[in-house]
Amino acid sequence: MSAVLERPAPAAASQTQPRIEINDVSLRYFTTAGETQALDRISLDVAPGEFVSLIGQSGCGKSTLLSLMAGILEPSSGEVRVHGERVKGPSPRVGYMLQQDYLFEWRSILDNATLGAQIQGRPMREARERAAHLLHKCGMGDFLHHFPRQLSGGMRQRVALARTLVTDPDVVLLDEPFSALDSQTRLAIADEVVEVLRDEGKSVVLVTHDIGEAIAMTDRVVVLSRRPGRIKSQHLMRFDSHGPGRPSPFEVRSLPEFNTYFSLLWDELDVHVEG
Ligand SMILES: Nc1ncnc2c1ncn2[C@@H]1O[C@H](COP(=O)(O)OP(=O)(O)OP(=O)(O)O)[C@@H](O)[C@H]1O
Repeated sequence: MSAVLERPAPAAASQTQPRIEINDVSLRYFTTAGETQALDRISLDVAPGEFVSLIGQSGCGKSTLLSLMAGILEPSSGEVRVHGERVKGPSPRVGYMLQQDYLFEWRSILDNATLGAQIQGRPMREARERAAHLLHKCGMGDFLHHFPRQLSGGMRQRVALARTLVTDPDVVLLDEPFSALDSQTRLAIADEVVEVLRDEGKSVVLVTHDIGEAIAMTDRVVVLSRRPGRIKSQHLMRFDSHGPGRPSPFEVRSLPEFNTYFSLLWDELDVHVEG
């Protein structure tokens, strides 16, 4: 069943250099109101092609950790490496997909999907070809010349995924990417997104408040403690009852292991409802 891991089993097992290495990272925010220690001595590796999720109570530092991987924040101590190189700022090797899709309403779907490539000064003809290919893969092939206002929330997130992938990052960071969607759309899109990301060979770090989403979508679930965020435990998701091959997120939800992992992670989160 669940394997509680000592660091860093998956990367060591794969015998390849991790895509992401987080070594003894702490982060403190300084504001006029004072100092907040958001993260305390986090060490975590993500292997090539591995999908990892971060869960923990609100304010435990999940988004802060993603921002460090994205190079938007610098650690107060410790270091973050992507492909062995120390992260010193945003890099084309790392793609970031957020809860809000931030599509530009005045650009067509195809032009939205090529935005990152345009900002990076890449050849636009190739970028448009890759964007069209990705939009087809994401089920948006019939909407290349539509505009964002003509799309549903789920369709907009598919476009956001294509835009994230157009520059071919090695690592994709997902910060609660489906939390604005209704529950049925969430289930459907999780399957599609995982399929596209696995097919593209990406390493993925997902931040979510949804335990079920973490179990269904990722290979390893990392539980952070309350602030300051520390790694409380890590759990490999294994679905032996499914037979060979990784079940899709939708299939995972009907397997017996799903409920076992859910109970385990719920206990780990130690959620208390005030009052
Ligand atoms: N720019 C900032 N300046 C000061 N403190 C901040 C800043 N950003 C986050 N924090 C604080 O750092 C801590 C971690 O925040 P973070 O957003 O990373 O947590 P989180 O786990 O992603 O929360 P949530 O689940 O609610 O999104 C919180 O206490 C938050 O108030």
